[in-house]
Amino acid sequence: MKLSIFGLGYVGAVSGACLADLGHQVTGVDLNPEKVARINAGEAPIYEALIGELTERVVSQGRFSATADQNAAVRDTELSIISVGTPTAADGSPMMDAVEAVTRMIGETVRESGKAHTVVVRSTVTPGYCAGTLAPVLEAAAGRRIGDGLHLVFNPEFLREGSSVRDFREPPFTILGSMTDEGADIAARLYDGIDAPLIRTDPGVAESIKILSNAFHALKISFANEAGRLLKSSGIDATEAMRIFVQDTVLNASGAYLRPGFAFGGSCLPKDIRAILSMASASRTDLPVLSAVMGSNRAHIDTVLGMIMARIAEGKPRKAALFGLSFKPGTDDLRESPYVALAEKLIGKGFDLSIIDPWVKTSRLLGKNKAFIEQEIPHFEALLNRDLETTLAQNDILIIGHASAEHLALIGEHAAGKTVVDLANIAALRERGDIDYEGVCW
Ligand SMILES: NC(=O)C1=CN([C@@H]2O[C@H](COP(=O)(O)OP(=O)(O)OC[C@H]3O[C@@H](n4cnc5c(N)ncnc54)[C@H](O)[C@@H]3O)[C@@H](O)[C@H]2O)C=CC1
Ligand SMILES: O=C(O)[C@H]1O[C@H](OP(=O)(O)OP(=O)(O)OC[C@H]2O[C@@H](n3ccc(=O)[nH]c3=O)[C@H](O)[C@@H]2O)[C@H](O)[C@@H](O)[C@@H]1O
Repeated sequence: MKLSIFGLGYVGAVSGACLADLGHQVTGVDLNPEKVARINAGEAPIYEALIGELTERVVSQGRFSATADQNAAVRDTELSIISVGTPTAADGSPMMDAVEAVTRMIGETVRESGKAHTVVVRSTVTPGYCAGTLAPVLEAAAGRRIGDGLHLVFNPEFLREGSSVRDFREPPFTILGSMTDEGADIAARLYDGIDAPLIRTDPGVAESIKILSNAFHALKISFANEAGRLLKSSGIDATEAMRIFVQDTVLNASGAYLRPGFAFGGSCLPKDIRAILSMASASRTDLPVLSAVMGSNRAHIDTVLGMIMARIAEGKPRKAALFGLSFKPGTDDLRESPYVALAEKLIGKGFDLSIIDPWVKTSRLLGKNKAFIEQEIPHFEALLNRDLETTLAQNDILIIGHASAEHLALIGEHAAGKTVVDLANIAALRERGDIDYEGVCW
C-alpha cells in the first residue's frame, strides 16, 4: 500500500520504518526539516535499539522517504496516518491543533484530487474526539461525507519507547475504531504480517481503550510504589512481596507495571492522565482515584529527595552523582522524566550535581525533547556525562536511577564507604555490607 505518515516523532518514525519493512511504500512528513533530512539520509530521528539500522535499510531500499510537501504526500498515497504530537494545554487537556490542521489539509487535498482516501489517526485523543470533532473537520474540508470514498479510523498505538520496534511488531492487539466497515478493511491491510488479534470497533471505544490503558499503567505503578513505601516502613521487602503478587495472573491481569521502583514519567502517561482529568472536569465527573495518581507519583520523588536530604542532615556535603536522566533506560527521551524532576529538586536545594546517562547525547537532542530539558535544567550540558571515573571518585552520594552494565560494574568498584540511593533495585549493590545503602522501596 502507498501511505503517508504525518509527524515523524517516536510513533511516526517507528511506524514509518516498520510499515515500510512490512512491504508498504511510506512517505513521512514533518514540519521539522531536520527530521525530514535525517530520514532521507537513512537516519532515525530518535535514538533507541533497532530503529537506526531498520531506518537505514528501508530508506536505502527506497521504501521509506520523507518530505515537507504535505499535499504531494497525500495526493500520491491512498492512506494517511496522523501521528503528530498532542501535548498538554494549559488547562490540562490535550492540544489537538496539529491533528486538526493535518486532517483539514488532507481533506482539502482530496477535495482537489477527487481521489478516495483513508485517514488513520494514531495520535492519542480523548474518547469521542474522532466522531464528534474530527469527522466534521474532515468532511467539511473534503467536501464529501465519510463513507463516500473517504474513511476515518482511530487506530491506537501501544508501543513503549526503548522497545518501540519490538512493540510495533508484537502489539497486544490491533484495534481499528472505524466509522465505516470499508475504512476498517483498508486500515487492516496495513498490518498484514503482524501476528496479533485484530479487533474492529467504533472510534469512541478504540479511543477509550488507548487512554484507559495508559491511566491503568500509571495507576499500577503508583500502587506498586505506594506498596513499596508502606512495606519498607515496616521493614518488609516490597520487591519480594510484589514478585510473588504478580504471579497471580488469574485475579491480577498482568504483572506489568507492578514492580516497585522509581516514579513514572515520559511523554505519555502523565499527559494522558491529565487528559482524562480534564475530560472528567468538563463533564463534572468525580474521579477521586485517578485524581490522586499524579500526587502519589510526586510523593514518590519527594520520598527519594527526603532520603538524600537525611544524609545532608547527617553532615554529608551537598554533592551527588545521578545515574540516569532519560525517563527510562534505552531511550534519550527526557520529556517529563522523573530523574529530571529529581535532578531539578536537588539543584534547587543547592547540590553540586553530576549526571551520567550514556543514552543522552546533547548533540542528538531534537524538537520537544530538547526544548523540555533546556527549560527544566538550562545548564544541563555542563552537568551531563563528565568523566565517569572522576565523577565516581569525587562524589560521596551516588543515586542509581538507571545505568549500563558496564557503568554498574564501575560504580561497584567505587561504592565502598559511600551512600548509594538505589532506585533500580541493583542486587549487586543491595547485597553489599560496605556501603551506606538505601533502596527506594526496599
Ligand atoms: N511516544 C510514544 O511512545 C507514544 C505516543 N503516542 C501518541 O502519539 C502521538 C505522537 O507522539 P510522539 O511520536 O511521541 O510525538 P513527538 O512529539 O515525538 O512527535 C510529533 C511530531 O509531529 C510533528 N508535527 C507537529 N505538527 C505537525 C504537522 N502539522 N505536520 C507534520 N508534522 C507535525 C512534530 O514536528 C514532531 O516531529 C501523541 O498523541 C502521543 O500521545 C501513542 C503511543 C506511544
Ligand atoms: O501512549 C503512549 O505513549 C505509550 O505510553 C507508555 O509507554 P512509554 O511511556 O514509552 O514507556 P513505559 O514503559 O510505559 O514507561 C512509562 C513510565 O513508567 C515507568 N515504569 C514502567 C514500567 C514499570 O513496571 N514501572 C515503571 O515505573 C517507566 O520508568 C516510565 O517512567 C505505555 O506504556 C505504552 O503502551 C503507550 O503506547
